[in-house]
Amino acid sequence: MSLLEQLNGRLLFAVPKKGRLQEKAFALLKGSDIQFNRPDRSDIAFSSNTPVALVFLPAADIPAFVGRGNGALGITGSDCIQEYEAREPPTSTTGVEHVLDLRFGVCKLQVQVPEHGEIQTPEQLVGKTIATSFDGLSRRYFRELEGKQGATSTFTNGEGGGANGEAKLKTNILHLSGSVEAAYSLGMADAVVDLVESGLTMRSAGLKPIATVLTSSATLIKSKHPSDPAWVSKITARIQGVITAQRYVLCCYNVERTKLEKCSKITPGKRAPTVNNLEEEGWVAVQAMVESGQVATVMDELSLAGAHDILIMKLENTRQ
Ligand SMILES: Nc1ncnc2c1ncn2[C@@H]1O[C@H](COP(=O)(O)OP(=O)(O)OP(=O)(O)O)[C@@H](O)[C@H]1O
Ligand SMILES: O=P(O)(O)OC[C@H]1O[C@H](OP(=O)(O)OP(=O)(O)O)[C@H](O)[C@@H]1O
Repeated sequence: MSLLEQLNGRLLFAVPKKGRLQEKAFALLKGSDIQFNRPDRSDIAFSSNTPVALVFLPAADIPAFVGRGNGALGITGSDCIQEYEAREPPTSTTGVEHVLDLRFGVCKLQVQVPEHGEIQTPEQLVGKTIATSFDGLSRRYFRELEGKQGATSTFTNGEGGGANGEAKLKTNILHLSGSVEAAYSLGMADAVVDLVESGLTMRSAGLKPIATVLTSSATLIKSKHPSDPAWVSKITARIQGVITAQRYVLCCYNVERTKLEKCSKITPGKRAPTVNNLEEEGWVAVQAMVESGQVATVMDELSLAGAHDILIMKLENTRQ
């Protein structure tokens, strides 16, 4: 059977083939029980227990794959989605729908300039050379800046411009597919627009941020007309369940009923705390979901409010 025949009837789900988002995206697939075996170096894997075919693509190519309707679902960074939308504005049939913020791969797209140079504001970069992999977003950013400055339409960057009567860009956007910070060190650009998380790469290239174009995180997207909407909903619910399980823990404790109101305010839960009578007269057992990052504070406050036997339990999975 040809590959095309094998793909027939399968929901295509694009996931990062490498890079920063891959490990956590694969963990979500595992948590959602989408089982697959990826043949060596293959960019397509068939799920053995769902009607899904996984397509392994660079994160930057996933929005276009889903947005043009080739795939039904995708996991990629919201930076990649916005870059795609800047290059190919959505229409009634193309473009992607944001389904879930997956809360990993958080970073910022920032305008970076030499740490000890004269440039202190993005306005000072108009007319200069900017190295980036995000040319759509950088072009839009500098077009808006130039628009605010009332920049004249001197054409310096060799690209076609002036579509829809827009002024041609004065700022020169230099596209590089990676290692963008090195472009400044090598004298190719006056500044860069690139991703920053810890800031280590930026600082080791002698750069500092002067503006943030956007904040990004990994996102589940779907096409406007997915092949199998029922399975899209099912997979979305499964992934949402895994994300919620990662975000919350279950907090259980015993407390005298007279102190329940105070404790319930500390642990209101997602909907409401579960309260059961204990065999001991006047005491109740309480269960509530608590954000993982709040656990220490919540336990301190519960102890002060008179709760006893406080337990924190990890969640394996959840469903709304
Ligand atoms: N330092 C970072 N911290 C957190 N998330 C990041 C970081 N760098 C990139 N990302 C996220 O991961 C996505 C993919 O970036 P990554 O550098 O892993 O790309 P890649 O697909 O391996 O391509 P490349 O070959 O250009 O590096 C980015 O679009 C962004 O959403
Ligand atoms: O602020 P930091 O924690 O240092 O992370 C930022 C770096 O991470 C990304 O690159 P990556 O290392 O994925 O490689 P790339 O430059 O080849 O894309 C990004 O392009 C920055 O260079």
